Amino acid sequence: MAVSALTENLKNGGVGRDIPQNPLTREVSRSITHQRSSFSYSTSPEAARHRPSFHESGSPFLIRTMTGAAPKKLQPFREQDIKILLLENVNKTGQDVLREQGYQVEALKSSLPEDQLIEKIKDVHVLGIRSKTKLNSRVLAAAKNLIVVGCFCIGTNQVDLKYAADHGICVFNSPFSNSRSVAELIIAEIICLARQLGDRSNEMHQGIWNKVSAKCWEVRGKTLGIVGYGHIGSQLSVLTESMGMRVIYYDVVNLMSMGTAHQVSSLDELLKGADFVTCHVPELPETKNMISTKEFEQMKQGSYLINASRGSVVDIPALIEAMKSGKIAGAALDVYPSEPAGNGDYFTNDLNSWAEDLRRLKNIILTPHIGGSTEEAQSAIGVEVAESLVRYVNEGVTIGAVNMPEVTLRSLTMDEPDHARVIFIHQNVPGVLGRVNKVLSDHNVDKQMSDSRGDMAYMMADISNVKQAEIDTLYRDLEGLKERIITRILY
Ligand SMILES: NC(=O)c1ccc[n+]([C@@H]2O[C@H](COP(=O)([O-])OP(=O)(O)OC[C@H]3O[C@@H](n4cnc5c(N)ncnc54)[C@H](O)[C@@H]3O)[C@@H](O)[C@H]2O)c1
Ligand SMILES: O=C(O)[C@H](O)COP(=O)(O)O
Repeated sequence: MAVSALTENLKNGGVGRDIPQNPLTREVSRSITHQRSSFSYSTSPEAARHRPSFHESGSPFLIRTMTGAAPKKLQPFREQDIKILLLENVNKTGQDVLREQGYQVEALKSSLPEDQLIEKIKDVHVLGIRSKTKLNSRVLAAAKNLIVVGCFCIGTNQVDLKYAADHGICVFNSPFSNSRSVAELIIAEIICLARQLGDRSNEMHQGIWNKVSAKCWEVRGKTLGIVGYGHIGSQLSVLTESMGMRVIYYDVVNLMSMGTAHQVSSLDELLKGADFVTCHVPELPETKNMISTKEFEQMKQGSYLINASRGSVVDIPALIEAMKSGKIAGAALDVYPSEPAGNGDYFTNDLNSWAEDLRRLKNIILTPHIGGSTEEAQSAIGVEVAESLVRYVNEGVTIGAVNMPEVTLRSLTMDEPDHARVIFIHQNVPGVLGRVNKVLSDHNVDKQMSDSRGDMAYMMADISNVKQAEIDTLYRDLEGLKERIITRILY
């Protein structure tokens, strides 16, 4: 958008806050010929779920800067205006991908308490988190400029995905890059529990030689019951079969068995048949306390329980009772109902009334949510999620998004001058596309894709023969549509 047009727009109470008062920007804006780019999104007050206007939010209106030499790839705006906050020690690989784009990247080692988080994300455009940072509606509502969240992990239960989608905030994750790491941890735990390795090791650390074979077992020939046969569960199935275990699994979906594993039709059936039960389901209302007193009663005498999914899945006081009674011979927990923001003191009764009881149990392996914490997994996740963020910010591509329809068009090239990429995130109601296309009808729509998910929809169109001055009108007309959630024009 040209400076003059934007200023005019602002005077009219329009969408932008202010153009960066940067001589370079002004000079560049004047000198742009065919390689133009702008990034804009804003909101109107009509519908409650719309984002507040730029005016209120104080978001910068981002204008692409051309530095003379043609860029390698068409970039849609001034990259250095994009503010990114990364929490929870996102791997350097991910930070590097984002910094290479020229974005402003701030990376913190831990998560933040809610009020500090709200303060900190007021003006960020992109937020990167892992499993600890809770992005509820209160937090998201405070993030006026946020357009995208990257979960540098598998789970997305920490984000209010519906609220985010309804407010035009796209969410990405890494669906499987740490699955192998988790599966390998479970293998280690199965053997450690069967042989009581944790206890023997602790005893030796205390100077005690305690050579026993009673209730120590080989895993060969034993039955593993996998609850949730997704990326991790199915990987585990293959690995454990190769150790001579028999595998049964329970999943709400009918799934192809790996090897000779066998899907059972109910959780009860799995619990009754397994020597080891391991949970790999997402955090959902249906999986809350999925393993509690009744389920422990159904399990075999002297069986084992492993949970590296989410802390809400296993009822810990019920587990303590089942272990005290001897029904459950051992357990491994990697996840807990409440987990701390960073490293330090945690496992005391101050935070969890059952912590001391749990720590006193025999043959229980307690780990601090390290299932996905390997160099390989973190490095791969860093690149994967950061690249999704770059594609979304620069080109509006939602492939891999967990809360929006997947929409993409091939990238614009330098051979396509005077093009604009229009992104229109809107409420999914009848007639809206007709109105959008009426706005676009003065231009040649080279390509267009639209898809919906629930209440919201995402439209992407590349239009050609767009003069810079026309962008303003286009933007304003789209912003004027009452169904609009966010409009972005990348050109
Ligand atoms: N400890 C860690 O560090 C760590 C690392 C990665 C993932 N996780 C957790 O593990 C979970 C599983 O990971 P994944 O990659 O295998 O996920 P996934 O989505 O590939 O698989 C989950 C499976 O659970 C099934 N499922 C859902 N609800 C169910 C129910 N009520 N009963 C039975 N099955 C049900 C699904 O159909 C799916 O097949 C993640 O959601 C995440 O919370 C933890
Ligand atoms: O969801 C996940 O991928 C795991 O729970 C790992 O989370 P983390 O990245 O916070 O360790």
